Amino acid sequence: MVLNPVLGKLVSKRVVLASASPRRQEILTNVGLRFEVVPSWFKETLEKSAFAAPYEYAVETAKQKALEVANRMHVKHLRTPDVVIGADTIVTVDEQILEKPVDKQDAYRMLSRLSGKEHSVFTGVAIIHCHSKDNHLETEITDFYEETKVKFSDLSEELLWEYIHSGEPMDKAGGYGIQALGGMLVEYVHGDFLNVVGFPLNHFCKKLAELYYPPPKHNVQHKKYDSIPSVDTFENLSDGESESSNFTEHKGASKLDSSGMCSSGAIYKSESSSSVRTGFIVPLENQNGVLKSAAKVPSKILDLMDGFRASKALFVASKLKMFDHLRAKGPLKAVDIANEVGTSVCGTERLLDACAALGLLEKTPQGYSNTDSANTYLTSDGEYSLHGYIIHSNDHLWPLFTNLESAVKEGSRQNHRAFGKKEEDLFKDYYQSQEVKQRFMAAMHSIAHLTARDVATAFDLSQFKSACDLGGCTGALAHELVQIYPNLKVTVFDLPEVIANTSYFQPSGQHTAPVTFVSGDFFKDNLPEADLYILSRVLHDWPDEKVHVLLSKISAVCKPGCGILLAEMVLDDEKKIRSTALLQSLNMLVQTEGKERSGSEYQHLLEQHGFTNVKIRLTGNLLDAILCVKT
Ligand SMILES: O=c1[nH]cc([C@@H]2O[C@H](COP(=O)(O)OP(=O)(O)OP(=O)(O)O)[C@@H](O)[C@H]2O)c(=O)[nH]1
Repeated sequence: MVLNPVLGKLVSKRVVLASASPRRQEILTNVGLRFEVVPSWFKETLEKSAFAAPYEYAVETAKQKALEVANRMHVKHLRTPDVVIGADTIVTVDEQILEKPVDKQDAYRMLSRLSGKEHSVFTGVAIIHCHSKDNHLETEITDFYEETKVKFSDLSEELLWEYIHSGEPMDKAGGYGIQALGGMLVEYVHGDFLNVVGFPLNHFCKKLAELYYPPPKHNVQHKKYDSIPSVDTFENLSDGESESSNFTEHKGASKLDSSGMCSSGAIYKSESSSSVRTGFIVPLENQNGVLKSAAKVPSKILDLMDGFRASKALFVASKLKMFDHLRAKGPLKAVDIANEVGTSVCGTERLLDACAALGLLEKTPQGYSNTDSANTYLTSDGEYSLHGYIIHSNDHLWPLFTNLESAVKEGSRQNHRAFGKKEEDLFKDYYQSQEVKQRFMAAMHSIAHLTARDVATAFDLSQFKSACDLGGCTGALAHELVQIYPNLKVTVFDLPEVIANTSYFQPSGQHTAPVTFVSGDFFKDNLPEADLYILSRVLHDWPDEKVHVLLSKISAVCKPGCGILLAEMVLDDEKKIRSTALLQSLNMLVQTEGKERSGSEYQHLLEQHGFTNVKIRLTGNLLDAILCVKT
């Protein structure tokens, strides 16, 4: 059984796991799935007696968890995911459904019920495929459940309480974790072990196989998949916005003739056109209609090898403002765009084809046109334009990243190698010239604007009457905050050279209270008074010593009840899951003395300055939010 081709179907999709369960995250990460985690806010309160069988309850709960996230992301983030996965695990014994214990007594009741008996563990799973059509969310729901039978030994009172006091039962269905200490209570397991842990991986892969590899109609041999197919047919598969798929050349020496027939006799079809990787050729069927097995393809590694090519294609198309031209005049042929932007026709055609294959453009006989995402994110004045950050990535981060090897060897920033001079002060690099400063501000504005709503609504901030956004740059977050909390007055505090250049970025025609801009250096000058201090993408710029300086300064002016709101990419505590944030930490290595930190690292830093009740929200967007209060 080869798992990769099935999970490979999800490679080019935005996959969201609608679950806070670290076990589910680990199970899916371990098999190489790349996904965002957006915990569901759906409360597990469905009326159990309304369901004929316990598994129906688990499936419905899983479905509601996933739907809540799909809807929230669609409405709140304007970032409709492609696939949302939800799951719910329950234990049933003596016709009773057990979920997570609410306290130790509850855990005791559950575990003493399970003692010496066989029980069932059901996990319901929902896989929701999402599409945004005319701004409405359309969903296709696939659900299933898996049952595993588990028998416990007889448990003595002493053992029970020792186990409960370990703390392990509290966040686990039925009050035990089979993967850890709870494994010692188990006499046997019949069925999928991972199902008990919280996610039936095998059944999940089979479901994906059913969805993505519908059996060939004319071949009874393949009507039903009892195992996950080891070849990749890509039939009936849509991998994003563009659905066309092309015949192409085999990677090896064999060439296709005009019928798409390879010289070896097998028919080859390329991966769907919008997938990130190109040239992945897979056999369909030989003349007898029997699937021929493909050579194993390390698709994840190939994707990573090609990643820089895809990034650079995006950067160049953005830099040449091709998305702007296409929005204004598309569909356009390559020759027309080449004329507009002053580039070669052959080079432009290849770039546009690559962008279309990457799902950024649509290619039709009329020419190339923008996808909805390109209009929203890639045009220079799109509603959530990332153009500023893309140009910053091309002009500033790319040269720095070419020196990653030196950064890793030396453990320090590489600005001197990339740009030929060494500035002691990080921001002097950015503010050395008007052009670089504006590019940097546009980049920061892109991310701040894209994430502002999620950061502003991650917590209820209505108890705060005044806020000061330290290093708040163009005020994108400040403007969002005053819209959401009309009673809040927000001051943006940033370096004089930044404040002098903010006017270009101000929203027009807003009827909300204005945002005030004050210039100063938060390390050197007095901080404006406020109930809430905001540090968005600030602490990650600095090493711990500087973070302490800043936090102690804030703590000194904070009265009890005042708070700090951090917006950062939060790493998981083990630093092994959140690849975007971990790559961002490398990004900090090549250009700053700072780093990304985990939730517990932030908590520790904040608590040392008297900020407690530290709450962390993973928003599902690029920045997460942390709120704490001075006690
Ligand atoms: O042996 C084990 N059994 C169960 C678990 C963990 O228990 C929970 C089950 O709870 P639920 O399905 O409601 O999921 P949550 O953790 O609340 O996360 P959601 O955000 O998805 O609701 C689950 O975490 C299992 O992993 C275990 O660890 N071992």
